[in-house]
This record gives sequence, structure tokens and C-alpha cells, in this order.
Amino acid sequence: MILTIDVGNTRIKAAVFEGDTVLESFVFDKIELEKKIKKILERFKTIAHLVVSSVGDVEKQSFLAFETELKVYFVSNEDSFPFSNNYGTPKTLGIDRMVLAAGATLLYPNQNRLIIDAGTCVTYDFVDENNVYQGGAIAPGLRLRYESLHQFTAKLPLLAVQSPEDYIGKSTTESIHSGVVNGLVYEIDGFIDEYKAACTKIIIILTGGDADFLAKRLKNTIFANSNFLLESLNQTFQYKIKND
Ligand SMILES: Nc1ncnc2c1ncn2[C@@H]1O[C@H](COP(=O)(O)OP(=O)(O)OP(=O)(O)O)[C@@H](O)[C@H]1O
Ligand SMILES: CC(C)(CO)[C@@H](O)C(=O)NCCC(=O)O
Ligand SMILES: [K+]
Repeated sequence: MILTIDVGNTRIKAAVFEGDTVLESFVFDKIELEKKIKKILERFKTIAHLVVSSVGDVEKQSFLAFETELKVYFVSNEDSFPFSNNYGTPKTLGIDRMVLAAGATLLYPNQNRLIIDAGTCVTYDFVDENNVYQGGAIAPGLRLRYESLHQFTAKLPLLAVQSPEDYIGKSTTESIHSGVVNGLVYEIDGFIDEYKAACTKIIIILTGGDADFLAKRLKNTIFANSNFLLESLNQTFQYKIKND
């Protein structure tokens, strides 16, 4: 049994795996980290590995504290991955993006794949049918868009995410909801259309904290899987064990 942990820019996500199956998943704040891990380990006594991928600012020590009970493994850019990397700056490619690319490569062998992760940032990652990671895009996430409008203007209020009634906003709040939600939906549909035009066949995976909210609003029919990063982390670790 393994415990996978994804330290994101805002929150932490974790899941317990037995083979390829998720037994349970968790979301929590950084300050609760050690307490939550302890609780999970008490419930799932046969967890032998803690597998961590982190783009956040959590100290390694918080995880290393558990080394007396199990093996702790941090996924890094130095590991071997199931794809070859055509990114111009592979050393600065986010580890979350590498893990997503690895998961897509292993779970959907020899197909074009686009992984869209709608979290704090929205990232787009493309791995082609020859298992070459080609790159993608980084854009501000849903909540970040609301926060930036408020923070970098004098007059705009900070709103909570809400579905716009229409693309024509008839008030300040409606205009913000339309600009942020419709804007992001159009962006994602626009990217999907570009990739679909370039590839005759492509698998598209939508994940991250806003995946479900966005999936229902897209013109393109996309299956959302908010656990895809954790599943990919599990796959990446299994791949490492097999290839060591
Ligand atoms: N309690 C919450 N805190 C923050 N974001 C939330 C919360 N609930 C829902 N969300 C939504 O989830 C999005 C953030 O997604 P997610 O939790 O995947 O980000 P993250 O933890 O920063 O991970 P990553 O850095 O990998 O994107 C926000 O845009 C927001 O709309
Ligand atoms: C883009 C984020 C912040 C998304 O979590 C992360 O993947 C990251 O810090 N990336 C580094 C830059 C890059 O991927 O090229
Ligand atoms: K993200």
C-alpha cells in the first residue's frame, strides 16, 4: 500500500493506493500536514511508501519525520520518466507537469495526449504518440483570475466563483463572472480545438481543483478526473520500482 501526496501551490492532496486502486483520497491545508499524515497512517497500517511530488513550499523535513515508519520518496526532475523530453528548459519544468505527463504516457500508451490541470494555475501539457513531451502552456487559474482583478485594480470587488448566466455581463459582478469563467472556458476550448486540429487522434485529460466545474461548461466533451495527478504519482512510482 502506498500513500501519494501532491503538494500544490495552495493545497495538499493525498491518496492511498493498493495497486492501481484508490482506497481513499484527502485534501488539506499545509499547516495540517503532519497531523493528517499521522491519521492516515493509523488507519491504513500497511502503507509502506510515502511518495511525494511538490511544487509548494513545504519543508522536506515534515515528510522525513515519518522515515522511521516507512520509506519516503520525493519525485524529482532527476528521476527516469517514461517519456523523452523535448522541453527547452527541462530543469525548470514543474514536477507536477512531469508527473502528469508520466501518468498519461503510462495509462494511454502510444497516443497523443493533452493534460489540462485546472488548479492555482492552468497548465497544458502535450505528450505525443511517440512518447515525446513537447511542452504546453501555463495560465492563471480560475481563482487566481478573480483575485488578480481585485488586487490589481482600484475598484473591482473580490468575488467567489459563480456560474455566469450569459456571456453578456449586465452589471459589474456579472461582467467579472463572465470574464473569468467564460474567459477560461473559451481558453480551454480554444486550446483543445488547436490540438484536435493538429492531431487526428488525441486523448484529453482534465484534472485539478476546478476540473468538474469547468468540464460541464466546455463545448468539447471532456471527462474530468480530479485525482489524475495522484494516480499519475502512483504510476510514476510503480514505473520507478520496475526500472530500478
Ligand atoms: N478550499 C479551496 N481552496 C483553494 N481552492 C479551492 C478550494 N476549493 C475549491 N478550490 C478551487 O480549486 C482551484 C485550485 O485547485 P487545486 O486545489 O488543484 O490547486 P493547488 O492545490 O494549488 O494545486 P496546483 O498547485 O497543483 O494547481 C481554485 O482555482 C479554486 O477555484
Ligand atoms: C506552473 C506551475 C506553477 C503549476 O503548478 C508549476 O508546474 C511550476 O512551477 N512550473 C515551473 C515552470 C514550468 O513548468 O516550465
Ligand atoms: K496546476
